[in-house]
Amino acid sequence: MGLCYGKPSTTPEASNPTSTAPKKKEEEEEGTVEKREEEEDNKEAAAAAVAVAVAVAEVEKSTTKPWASPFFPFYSPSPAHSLFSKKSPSAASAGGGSAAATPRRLFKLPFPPPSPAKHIRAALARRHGSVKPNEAAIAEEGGREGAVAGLDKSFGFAKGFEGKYEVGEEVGRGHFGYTCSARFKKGERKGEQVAVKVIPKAKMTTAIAIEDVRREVKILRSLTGHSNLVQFYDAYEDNDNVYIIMEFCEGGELLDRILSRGGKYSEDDAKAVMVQILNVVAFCHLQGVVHRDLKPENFLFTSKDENSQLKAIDFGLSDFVKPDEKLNDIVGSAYYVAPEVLHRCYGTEADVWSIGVIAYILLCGSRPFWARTESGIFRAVLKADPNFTEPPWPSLSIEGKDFVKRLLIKDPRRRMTAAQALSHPWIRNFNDVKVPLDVLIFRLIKAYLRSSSLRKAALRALSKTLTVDELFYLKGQFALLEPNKDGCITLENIKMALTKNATDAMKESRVQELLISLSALQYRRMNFDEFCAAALSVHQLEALDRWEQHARCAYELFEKDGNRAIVIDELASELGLSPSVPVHAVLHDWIRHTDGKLSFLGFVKLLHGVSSRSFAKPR
Ligand SMILES: Nc1ncnc2c1ncn2[C@@H]1O[C@H](COP(=O)(O)OP(=O)(O)OP(=O)(O)O)[C@@H](O)[C@H]1O
Ligand SMILES: [Ca+2]
Ligand SMILES: [Ca+2]
Ligand SMILES: [Ca+2]
Repeated sequence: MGLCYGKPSTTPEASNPTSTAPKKKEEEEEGTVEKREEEEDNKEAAAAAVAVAVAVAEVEKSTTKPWASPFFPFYSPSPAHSLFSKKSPSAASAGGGSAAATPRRLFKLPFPPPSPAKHIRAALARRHGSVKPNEAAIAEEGGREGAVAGLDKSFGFAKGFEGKYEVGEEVGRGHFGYTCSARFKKGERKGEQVAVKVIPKAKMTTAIAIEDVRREVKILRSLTGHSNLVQFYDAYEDNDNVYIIMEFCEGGELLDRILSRGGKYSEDDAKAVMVQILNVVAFCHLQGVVHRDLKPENFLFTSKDENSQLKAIDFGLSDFVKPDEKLNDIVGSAYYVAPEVLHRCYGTEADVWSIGVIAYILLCGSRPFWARTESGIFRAVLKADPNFTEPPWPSLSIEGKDFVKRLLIKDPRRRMTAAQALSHPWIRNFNDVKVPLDVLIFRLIKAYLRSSSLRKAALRALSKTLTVDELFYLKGQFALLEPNKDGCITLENIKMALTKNATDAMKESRVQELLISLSALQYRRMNFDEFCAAALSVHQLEALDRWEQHARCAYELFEKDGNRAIVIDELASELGLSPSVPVHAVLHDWIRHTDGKLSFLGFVKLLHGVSSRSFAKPR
């Protein structure tokens, strides 16, 4: 448990859920994965990027062997998308009615494996003490329709929708419902146009589907005030439907604009789109919300105008996620789904991958990962490197290519965050890009504060090798924390910065939690130099071509200024080696025989610290 990232990304097969899938047919597709098929580039195909529904629930590996887990075909269309939720018990109790309280997730399997329900219930009982009867029934029956009778479809939303709004024509349709234009019938806003997403209750056939609607509204309601996010107004319900009232976006879907342009954008036009997408996604991530369904259909323009503002919509698959938490249900749309989602261990980075897919499509008009079947697409996502050699790529800027490549890095720890992407040289000087606060820095500072003095010295040395480009981002983040006159930040500055940026989504719990995790800062201050050491990501630097140079250079600095004879126990605890491991044998390579100090290899290991071994918290 908890070693989601323990497997090197070079051997995805090891944990690849598709690896046991029937392969015969796909073998022939191997070659076609690389080929772009323009004929497929139409809306139909895009719509076929159906919600991922892989009905495999994993129980704690230590207690139950995961049963054979072939990738079942996607439901198409279907609201069923998620799995048995593996949130931690503490999250469940702290979160109250939030996503943490999502019912146990397991659904209809097209080919049910030998009933896993027993194991799941046993695991749940162990984790939560007991399982509510109707939830257990869902698990046991695999979502049999009979369970519908017991579902509570009241949401506590306002009544009287029809008295308040005059419904106009349908403007869009999805798997779960349809969207209409509407107008206020009376009152101050009489005549004003809004959009109404109508979700029929008849379509909510599982507890999960109901919970998803609840969460969609909850997230929309709490995430207010960003200019690239559709403005939520209200939610209503009656016996038949749920109605989500929001700002009306007249300009249509981003997908339609891409298609009407024949798929290709100039770099500047692509930047204009990317800045808006990254801005709203960075905002969501700071608030602790992961969208999980980013694709060109889910961005709307406010007007038909060429330069119209873009708005993110459809939080139907979104969820709350804390900085160190990992989600495990496989949701999203095939073309846009991140590799770590397929590995069922992911966080906000998964959204950034989807943005990388959108960026790739904008710049070259083709999909980076393509195959005829869903499992073929997954194989490509997990293994194939997108093509950057065919036209138009050779004629695009080096920065543009680097930008897309760094969004499509398979290892989520190495991938840029949304805020970092806004600091990337390709985009950072475009118009008036403002880089928002990045939730990643808090995660990194937390790990830094918990490190030994030896590791801190190693990070300090590494931070001295950062280039102007890398410092650009850190300077921006430091400035956002509004250092005091002495050039230092304290816990108070962080608190202020978070409070300033917080919506209800974050207010619910996260600010407090973040601050508690940084409490080691309480009696001290941090200047910019130390901030750089604390907030740099070793994993991300490792993804750079010049990493070796960075590391060598840092080691030399460390030699002069921090290397000392190693106390084995200190190192062992820093690296999270269990007492049963014969420490001396393991550390042999990391220590120089001549003087007992850290070797280069040991230095690099130390830079990673425990974080590389237990990045995700065991739950
Ligand atoms: N605020 C809005 N203004 C105008 N049109 C909208 C608005 N919200 C949604 N639409 C239209 O309705 C379509 C469906 O909305 P949405 O994606 O929220 O529904 P869904 O049922 O969750 O769809 P999906 O099948 O993608 O999950 C959108 O693609 C868009 O065309
Ligand atoms: Ca749609
Ligand atoms: Ca949608
Ligand atoms: Ca949706």
